[in-house]
Amino acid sequence: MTHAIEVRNLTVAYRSGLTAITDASFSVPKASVTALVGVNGAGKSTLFKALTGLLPGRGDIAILGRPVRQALRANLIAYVPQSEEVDWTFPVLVEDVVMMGRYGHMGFLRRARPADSEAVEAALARVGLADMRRRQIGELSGGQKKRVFLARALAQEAQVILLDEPFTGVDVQTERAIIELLIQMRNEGRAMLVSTHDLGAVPEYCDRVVMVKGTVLASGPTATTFTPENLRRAFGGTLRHFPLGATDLFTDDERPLVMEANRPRTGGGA
Ligand SMILES: Nc1ncnc2c1ncn2[C@@H]1O[C@H](COP(=O)(O)OP(=O)(O)OP(=O)(O)O)[C@@H](O)[C@H]1O
Repeated sequence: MTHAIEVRNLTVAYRSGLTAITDASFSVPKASVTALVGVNGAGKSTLFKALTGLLPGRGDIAILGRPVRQALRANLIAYVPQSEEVDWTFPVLVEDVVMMGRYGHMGFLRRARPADSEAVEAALARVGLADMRRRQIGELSGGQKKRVFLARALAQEAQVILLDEPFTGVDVQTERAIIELLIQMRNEGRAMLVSTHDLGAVPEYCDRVVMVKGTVLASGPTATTFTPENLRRAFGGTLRHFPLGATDLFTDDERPLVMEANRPRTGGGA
């Protein structure tokens, strides 16, 4: 069976000489939402960079059975960046950012056809930002900006979507909306790999988990992988553990904790 992502014996080093990932192996099936978890500096972003061809590595990476470069050329893979990676002062409209997702579908001159405009419109409607299409990207809230990049991945018709901390700095309602969208996208057959520090929510929407600490410590279905023992190996003493009734909840988030309904929420603003 062809997996959405198949990584075998991957080692990734920076030019500085630091080896951030050593001999990592894991796979992500199609039609799944997989959490990528680990402490700060564990190597999550490094893995994303390797999967999107930004950093070369030793070992094998296949995206839907193809090498990374081919997968990029075929528009199979999309990346939803962390907010800090984006220059928000760059004067560009929301709809222009989403249209970038269509570039791979256009010809050499990048002239948008009606199908491209329709795809942009549909993607913006799907993330609830149709009314904001003419706004400058820098004028949006943190949660709205995340949704713009999700819309870009949707417009691209990507089948494998990497999301780097999509819930950081977003309010509860937006987090719910993003989770709902991820579940819908999974039901359409796409695969999402989501790096997150909101461990409490992982069992709720992730079928699988990949645990990172300089390598992949464990990966597989949430029920058998997201265990206290593996969490201790991945997070050690940094893990906060909340025994609340029947379910144990975990977070490695350092932001203030707020209790809400039966689940802890980390504060931090929208
Ligand atoms: N551009 C770079 N050059 C050299 N080393 C880097 C670079 N980017 C990251 N690193 C190092 O690689 C290691 C893994 O970092 P990475 O950013 O992948 O972690 P992460 O799991 O994404 O962390 P976080 O949860 O803080 O986002 C760290 O030791 C980090 O200092």
